[in-house]
Amino acid sequence: MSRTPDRNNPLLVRHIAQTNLITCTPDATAESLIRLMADQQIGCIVVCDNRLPVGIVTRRDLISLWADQHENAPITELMSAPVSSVSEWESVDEAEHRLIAEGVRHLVVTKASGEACGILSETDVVNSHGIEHDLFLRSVEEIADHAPLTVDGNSTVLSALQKLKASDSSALLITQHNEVCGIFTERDAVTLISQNMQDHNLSDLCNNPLVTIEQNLSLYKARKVFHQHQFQHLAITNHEGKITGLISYSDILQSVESDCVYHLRELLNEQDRALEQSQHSLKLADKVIEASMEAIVICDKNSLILRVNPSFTEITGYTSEEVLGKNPSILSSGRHNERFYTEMWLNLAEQGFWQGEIWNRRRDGSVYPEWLSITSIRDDSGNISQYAAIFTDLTEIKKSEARIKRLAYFDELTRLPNRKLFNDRLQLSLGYAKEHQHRIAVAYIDVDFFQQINDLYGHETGDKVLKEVGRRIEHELDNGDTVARFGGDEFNLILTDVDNTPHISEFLNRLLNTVNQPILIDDKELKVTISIGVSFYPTDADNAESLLKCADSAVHLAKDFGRNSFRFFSSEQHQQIQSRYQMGSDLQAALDNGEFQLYYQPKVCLQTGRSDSCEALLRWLHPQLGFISPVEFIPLAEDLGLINRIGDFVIAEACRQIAAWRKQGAEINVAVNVSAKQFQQGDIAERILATLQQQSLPAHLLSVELTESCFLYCPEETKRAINTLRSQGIQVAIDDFGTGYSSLSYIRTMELDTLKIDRSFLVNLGDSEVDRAIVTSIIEMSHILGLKVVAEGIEHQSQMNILKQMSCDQLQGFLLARPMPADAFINWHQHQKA
Ligand SMILES: Nc1nc2c(ncn2[C@@H]2O[C@@H]3COP(=O)(O)O[C@H]4[C@@H](O)[C@H](n5cnc6c(=O)[nH]c(N)nc65)O[C@@H]4COP(=O)(O)O[C@H]3[C@H]2O)c(=O)[nH]1
Repeated sequence: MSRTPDRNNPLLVRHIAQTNLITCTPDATAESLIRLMADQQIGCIVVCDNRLPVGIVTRRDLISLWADQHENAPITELMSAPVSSVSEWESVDEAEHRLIAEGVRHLVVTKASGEACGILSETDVVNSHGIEHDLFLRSVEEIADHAPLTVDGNSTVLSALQKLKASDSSALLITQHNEVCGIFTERDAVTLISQNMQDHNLSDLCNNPLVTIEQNLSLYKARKVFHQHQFQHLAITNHEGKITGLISYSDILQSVESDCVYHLRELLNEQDRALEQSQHSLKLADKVIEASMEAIVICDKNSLILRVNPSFTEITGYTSEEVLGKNPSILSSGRHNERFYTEMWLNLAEQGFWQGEIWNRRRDGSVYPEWLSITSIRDDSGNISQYAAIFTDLTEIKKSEARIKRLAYFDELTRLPNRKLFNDRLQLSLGYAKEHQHRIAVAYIDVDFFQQINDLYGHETGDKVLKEVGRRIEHELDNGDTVARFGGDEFNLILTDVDNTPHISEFLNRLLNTVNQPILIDDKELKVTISIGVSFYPTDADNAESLLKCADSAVHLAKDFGRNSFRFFSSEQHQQIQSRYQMGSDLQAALDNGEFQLYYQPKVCLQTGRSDSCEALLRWLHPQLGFISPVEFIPLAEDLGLINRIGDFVIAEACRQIAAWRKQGAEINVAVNVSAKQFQQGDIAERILATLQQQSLPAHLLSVELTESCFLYCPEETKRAINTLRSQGIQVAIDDFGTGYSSLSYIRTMELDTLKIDRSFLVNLGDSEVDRAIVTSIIEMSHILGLKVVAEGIEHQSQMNILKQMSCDQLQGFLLARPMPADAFINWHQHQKA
């Protein structure tokens, strides 16, 4: 009977066991048993005491007895005991385990009462596996005994018995004159013993025909032959018909049996390993669940929570005690509609899996996003037995996503749109304006003197100023308009409602005024102004890039106009700006090309009428444009950051000239102009002194002129530089006095030598009493403070006369001499001497 695994209807021992059981009592004799075996043609007898099996005697046991001639030995000595038994109701699987575990080849089958009712051999079990397939695959040759024992036909039965016992074989080939003539099997032995024929010669008795089978036939075929002839043994022959071995029926079964047993053992070992593995896996899974950073929830088939892990508690705030036995819907945020959940359950039912983003609610009521994966777990019958859900809190990820998005489109400092978003919006606005024939404006806003704010108060304050300026601008905008920050102190606007120009001027004035209001930062009240340049679509340009360029040009106009103002782009002014740009790039090359030269303008002492000092004035002779005034290029050089290189040239050239004149015997004091930007450098005094030293000049031959703006933009550096220069004997003059940041306080706090009254106070000296009063006061005040006074820009004799009366110390102006090249100056100087 072959079997296929069926959990519900397992094959039982009683289905395959041999039930034609022959039993005997423990007091039976060996002789009676050998007769019984011979008569019944059976291989074993079960010894029962009071119907209960106590031992088992096999054909081989009895043959051994007669081989040793101990045939009178009691059965109890001979039998194998105790017997391994198995209930007839036990499954064949279980019996099979027992056969292997106990290492026996037979089990006595018992009834519930314990009474023996059959015998189950390994062969029966093997046969139950359905061995046909295996038999087909093997040939006789594979398992045959290729060196079978032989016994001479002239030997006695007894010696054959002894040979059988000694070799533990079940058959011997009988030979006569070295030719196989028959076979002697265990069954023959039992028959001959029962007939008491041990002393007879084999050749007389064993006339069994020897059935042969070809060695290359399959075992399946061999088994058929066995069944056909009811033999226990067959001789095998090669292709020439020569007998080459012996094969027994039990050999066939055993070959399959051993394979089966081997496979079964493997199976059992595998089961053990799998069990061990699964226990290990379970432990591991347990640890993983506990340690997982993701929240894990396991529910039964009714969706009631069976288990949660610590991460679940961490994310949701619910402890496991609070949720066990509850439905996960306690986490529901209410943000998803009925359909959402219906689809989720449908997916789980159909595909066994659902994954997606879901909003849930924590124990404290806060709602959070999570990434959830649910898997339905099915039992062996395919029914859903559990659900496992894993989720991660997406709150932080969402925050970072939002931040990344914000960074991509917004300025981090002011939170205003950045250049990218501005450009996107400008493209949109332009598209709309083109379609509906509207006008739009782009404005470019620059915070005036922002660098100074940074330098004076630090970057933190600078950042706060930018934030506040951005906030104020944004506050003034209409819906649909945009303010963006591109970086630094630049803001940009898109204004969409600009069909009416007075209206936009009004708006821009309002903007200037709003930004101009004091800004309070850390108890400091700052005043900030902005310059605005505006361009229009479609009049100035029809694309985003050109509109921005035009607005940028216009902001330069606003700055030139004096800042704190707005300017509309005009192509004429744009031209100017273009040429300014051109001049900027030419200025870069001017130094290298030697296009700069110093002119010298004398300063004359009013008392003596003599001059022993002058002012060095820079001249740029442009190769194409000719002479360019310092009034034009000095501010440009300051803007372009070139003033330090130019300033260094002036100082070096002035010192070189002083030294050259000195060599000619003329000791002339030369004053050089130093701009506020040069003072900002911080080491201007040291650089001047170093240059002086290079020419080995005494300090009294050099003077420095600076304007009032230095006190405004870099008072600390200016003060330090003045002190250093004066301590070394270099004189310091304040230039253009009265035009700029006219605070008398710096005159009080700064150590100065000379004050130069600006030309604008002197032009109308003859006509204006006010100017006369101012100049008189300046001179008197200066003298009181110990300062020498120089009046500059003197063109008329009348001016000179008045200034003489006022006791002004020195004069400078066209009346006396124009600025001139070094050669001309020294001529003039020597001439006045003569
Ligand atoms: N109308 C009139 N003007 C007179 C008269 N006498 C002298 N001037 C002019 O007045 C300016 C005096 O120079 P500043 O006040 O220092 O004003 C200077 C100075 O601030 C700046 N500058 C000139 N050279 C340098 C320099 O080497 N470095 C720096 N940083 N600035 C310089 O450029 C300004 C203009 O220089 P310049 O064009 O050379 O103009 C000079 C000079 O030519 C007069 O009687 N009438």
